[in-house]
Amino acid sequence: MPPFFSGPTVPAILALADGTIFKGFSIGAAGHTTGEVVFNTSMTGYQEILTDPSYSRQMVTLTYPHIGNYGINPEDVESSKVHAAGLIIRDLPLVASNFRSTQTLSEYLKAENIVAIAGIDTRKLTRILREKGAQSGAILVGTQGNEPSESQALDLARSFPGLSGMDLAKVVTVQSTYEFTETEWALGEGYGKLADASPAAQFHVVAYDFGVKRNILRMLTSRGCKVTVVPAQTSAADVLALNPDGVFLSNGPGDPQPCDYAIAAAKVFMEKKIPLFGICLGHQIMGLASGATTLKMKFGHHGANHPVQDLDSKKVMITSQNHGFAVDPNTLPANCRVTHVSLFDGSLQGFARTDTPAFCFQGHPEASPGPTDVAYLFDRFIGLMEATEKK
Ligand SMILES: NC(=O)CC[C@H](N)C(=O)O
Repeated sequence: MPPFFSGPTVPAILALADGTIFKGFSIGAAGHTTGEVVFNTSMTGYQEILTDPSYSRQMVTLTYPHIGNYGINPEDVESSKVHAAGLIIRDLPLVASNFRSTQTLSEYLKAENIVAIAGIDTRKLTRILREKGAQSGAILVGTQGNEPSESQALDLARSFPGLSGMDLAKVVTVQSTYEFTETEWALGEGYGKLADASPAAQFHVVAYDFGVKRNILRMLTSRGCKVTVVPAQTSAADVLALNPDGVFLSNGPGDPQPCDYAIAAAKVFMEKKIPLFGICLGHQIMGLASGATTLKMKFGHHGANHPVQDLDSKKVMITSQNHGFAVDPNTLPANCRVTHVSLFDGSLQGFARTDTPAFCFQGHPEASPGPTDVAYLFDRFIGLMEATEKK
């Protein structure tokens, strides 16, 4: 019996494309799932991670061993559903202890139809992913008393083609344009700010939804922006017709390279010198629109403890990260100035255009989950809109 779990368990298997098999037990839906297996080093924030649309087609293992200990609540989601393709953990604690908890993690995973496995050696799994790189995998759930087939699990793992070349932004995006109205303090007392503290809107921001996280939109509305969210494939002309003060390019899943519609739109905004801010996939799209290339990283950055240096202030910040692709800094043209680098591996974390009011960040300044050290980038975007005269 795995530790910290009592009662009958249903056996499950995690298979990696390299042939490794892990045996554990199911804590979610029945059936099977496939995807790219990645590890995340955040110690809290499993709800935000599961509902981050950027995890679409990825199965996440968390290096922190106890996952589920504070349960699930309706406030901490980053989108309307679980996007991760599966969850892989060490221990599911018996008690979900938090005054906000309304459901256990296991109940939630079942309700969301997410296949998940517990009771496996996540430390060993992480070492494999770190040494060999992120790879395709599958979770196959058996039935009570019946182990699932290892060869079937392996076949499923090898059937996932990997994320390179996959355009998932247009899959997870919103279907139609809407105005986002929640603020950071909309959740009310107990969250540090008063519910009526929302400032009157001063700027109109059109936000591309490539799989946007809610806290990004909250951080914009909380800084006095009216935020219109548009589907991923909205043309630059349609966005300009909304008369924005600034345009925001969101995070999102998959490979940025096939997102030709978004790259084309970003080029237009930069040509027209519209204030532009990109986060994560949005940063990669700005890189491609500027003429740089992107590459697939070995195991990516997924965690809430990544040191990044701001090259202007020389400050080192602890940041939240979730990406498996990156802009190759060697391909950045002369009109792009590097502003941030990762102190883990020296990879590019941010750049600004020198010829148009546009800048971007590879990590997650909205910090959901994670530290708020990089929140000043939202203020920088407001500053760009203030400084740019609307035509
Ligand atoms: N969080 C994101 O926006 C991720 C961007 C991209 N899908 C990547 O993996 O690099």
